[in-house]
Formats: sequence, C-alpha cells, structure tokens
Amino acid sequence: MDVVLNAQGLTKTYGKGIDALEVLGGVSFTVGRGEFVSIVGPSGCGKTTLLFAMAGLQALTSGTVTFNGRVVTAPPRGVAVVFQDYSRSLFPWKNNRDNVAFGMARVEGLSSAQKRDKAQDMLEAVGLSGFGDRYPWQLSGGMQQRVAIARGLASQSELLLLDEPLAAVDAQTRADMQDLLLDLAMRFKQTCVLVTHDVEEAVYMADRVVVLTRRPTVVDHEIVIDLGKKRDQITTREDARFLAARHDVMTSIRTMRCAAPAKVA
Ligand SMILES: Nc1ncnc2c1ncn2[C@@H]1O[C@H](COP(=O)(O)OP(=O)(O)OP(=O)(O)O)[C@@H](O)[C@H]1O
Repeated sequence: MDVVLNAQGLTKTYGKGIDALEVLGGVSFTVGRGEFVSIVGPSGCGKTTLLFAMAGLQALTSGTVTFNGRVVTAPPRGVAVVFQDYSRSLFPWKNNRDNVAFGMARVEGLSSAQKRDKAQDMLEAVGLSGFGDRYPWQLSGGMQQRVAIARGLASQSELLLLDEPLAAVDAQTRADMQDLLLDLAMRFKQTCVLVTHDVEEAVYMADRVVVLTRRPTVVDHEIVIDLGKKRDQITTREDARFLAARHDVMTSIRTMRCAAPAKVA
C-alpha cells in the first residue's frame, strides 16, 4: 500500500493533574493513497481530536503523524479539512465562488482568474454552478456544506479530512450528500478520511473502517469493506456484506470494548 498518512502511537491528554483527561491512549493506523477510510467510535472518544491532530491543528502529547513521510507539526500543504460547522467555516462576506477559490490560496502557479474558473468548475461538480455569485447565507445548510466540500476539493489536496461533515444536515440531504461525496472522491481519485459517529455512514462510505474504543482511545480493530467503490443507498445497504460489517462495528461500539490490540479483518 502507498501510505499517505501514518499515525503511530498517538496520545493526547488535555489538562494537568486532577483535571487531566486522557483522550487518546496510543492510536495507530495508516491511510493508503486513493483510500476512503472512515473512523468511528463512541461519543466523546476523541474523534475530532484525532482528526485535528492529522490536520496539524492539534498538538499531541506523544506519537507522530506523518503525511507523505514527513512528520506533521503544523497544517501541511496537501491536506484539506471539511468541518462539521459549515456556517463558521465559510466566509459570509465572500460569495460562494470566492469562498471556493479561497481553498486554492496555497495552490501555486494559478492566476486569480484561473482560480476563479477552477472554483466555478468545483461549484459545478457539487451541483451549484448557478450559485457562484450568491453568498453562503443565501443557501440551505446542505448547499453550504457542498460549497465547503467544493472548497476542500479545489485545494487540490492529496488528503481530504472530513469531520462529521453531514451531521448538521437533514436525513434526505445526508443520503444525497453521501453519494455526492463518494462520486467526487472517485472522480478526483481523492484520498479521504471521514470521522463520524454514524456507524451506517462509516460503513457505507468506506473502503476500510477504523473502529476506536472509548477513552483512553486506541484502535479496537479495522474492517475492510469489500463492496467495491460504487455504492447505492438501497442495494448496498441490503447487501449481506454491508449488514455483516455494520453488525460488527455496531456491536463493538455498543459493548465499548476497552483497549484491545489492533487487528485487520
Ligand atoms: N481543547 C480541549 N480542552 C479540554 N478538553 C477537551 C478539548 N477538546 C476536547 N476535549 C475533551 O476531549 C474529549 C474528546 O473530545 P472530541 O471532541 O475529540 O471527541 P469526539 O469523539 O469527536 O466527540 P463527539 O462524539 O461528541 O463528536 C471530550 O471529553 C472533550 O470534552
């Protein structure tokens, strides 16, 4: 496997002394180029902490994250994040096209006009070609998150980190956006890591699911989702392999097994 991201022995303790909260207890996993990996775990186990550490936005107590073989100590060029709270991640004073173009701020070799054209292409890819001149606050929540996804893709990042990106949208929009994200990931051969507490979503989206324990969190186990890249909201969710994987992950999280050694299914 061509490893893009390698997390080894990640620990994180917030606070000190009596207030210390050991969140990550030694998390290790890898992400291969072109893979879609979901990370799922019990509520409050440290999923966001882990994602922020991968993005270079969160200092660790110990352990290392490497991106393309380089230790991550600050947000690396080549990693983009789509946050859950799109209302705070989009600039209300910029129109949607300029919000997407902002994702290319660190892309070299493109003129402003080329960035605007590319932003328009990305808006089209997420089905919002007619909304470039509008502002985020003129769009529904699902549409705003599509702008944020377009911005993530426009940054031409090798790795897209998705922190519960669909948690704040309604159920129907959520299913549509799962398919949109999968389609975009396939089209752009985008390596993705999705953090979610939704087991069904984790399995539906991923080539591989990393299951976390509760705090102090380690990897309980990993499960390969052998369903091919193309998924379908109805047939995939009825597939025996999907149901078996869902059962496995759900059982693990419900029983909240503690610190078992990592294994790959
Ligand atoms: N900056 C911080 N300072 C202190 N404690 C923090 C900080 N950030 C997170 N925590 C605590 O660490 C624990 C893990 O938080 P985190 O948001 O990483 O988990 P999560 O799995 O993403 O949570 P959720 O399932 O609620 O989305 C929580 O108990 C949280 O209160």
